[in-house]
Amino acid sequence: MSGHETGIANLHPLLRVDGLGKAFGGIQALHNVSFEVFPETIHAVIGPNGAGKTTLFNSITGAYSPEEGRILYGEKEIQGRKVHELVAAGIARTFQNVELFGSMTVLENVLVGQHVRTRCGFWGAMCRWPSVLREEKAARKRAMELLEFVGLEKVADQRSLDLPFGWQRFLEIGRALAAEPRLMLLDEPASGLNPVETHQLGDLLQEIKKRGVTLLLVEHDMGLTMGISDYILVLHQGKKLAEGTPREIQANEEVIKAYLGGAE
Ligand SMILES: Nc1ncnc2c1ncn2[C@@H]1O[C@H](COP(=O)(O)OP(=O)(O)OP(=O)(O)O)[C@@H](O)[C@H]1O
Repeated sequence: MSGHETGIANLHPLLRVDGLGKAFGGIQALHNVSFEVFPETIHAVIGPNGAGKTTLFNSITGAYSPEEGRILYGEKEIQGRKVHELVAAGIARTFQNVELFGSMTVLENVLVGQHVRTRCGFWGAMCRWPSVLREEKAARKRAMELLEFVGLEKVADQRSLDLPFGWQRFLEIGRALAAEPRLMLLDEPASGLNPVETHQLGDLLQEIKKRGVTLLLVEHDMGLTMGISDYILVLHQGKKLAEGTPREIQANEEVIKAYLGGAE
């Protein structure tokens, strides 16, 4: 039963970042950053260039090991865990520069994304056991449903590299969803999208939230961020500058000053 069904959705954070610190040589990219992300919400991280957003994402998704602080996913500490462990635990991500298996078809990309949730092992796949064939059929059906959800079912058999950029981004989201995540991190999902695609992206992210997935996104497009986020964390020079609802953030003097004085 999901937290939403039990009515406790907003009592326990799904993700808790506590006193996080990460340095690169002499540069303190993150300093004592703490915040919580509640289930079935859209939580955005914003801040001027160099604020530490990517470093934060890379720390949560296992690419970096932070030197200080803790990251709790549910009750479990996950800082320093391997990427594949985090994916298996239900944390998926997309990248600023779309990262697909370019020579594979659209459908195959989603099937690869599902792999973490399928049971058949190497020998089962080699021997084509009936149970494996049934599982494969079910996996293709689920993958096609996901493609329909992200609007790409008509191009399922095309090579993913041949898709226009915006479609590749939607495919990357579909592939991340195939791993059945509870928490999905999106690094600048609107970058490179035209205004129509950005609007479609906003709708899609809200639909994903309705499916019970919690979203954490880094985004520079303020129209999109303010339009869909439940809560926003503002980083500035590696520190938490503010957090609150879009309305609170838009009215926050410190935030306005950081952006006007910053690089954006
Ligand atoms: N691998 C690295 N090696 C050295 N310094 C790094 C590294 N990654 C980030 N930094 C530094 O850490 C600071 C935070 O960078 P980060 O990329 O996290 O910021 P950001 O908010 O994502 O910026 P942007 O909006 O430009 O992507 C910057 O001063 C950056 O130069």
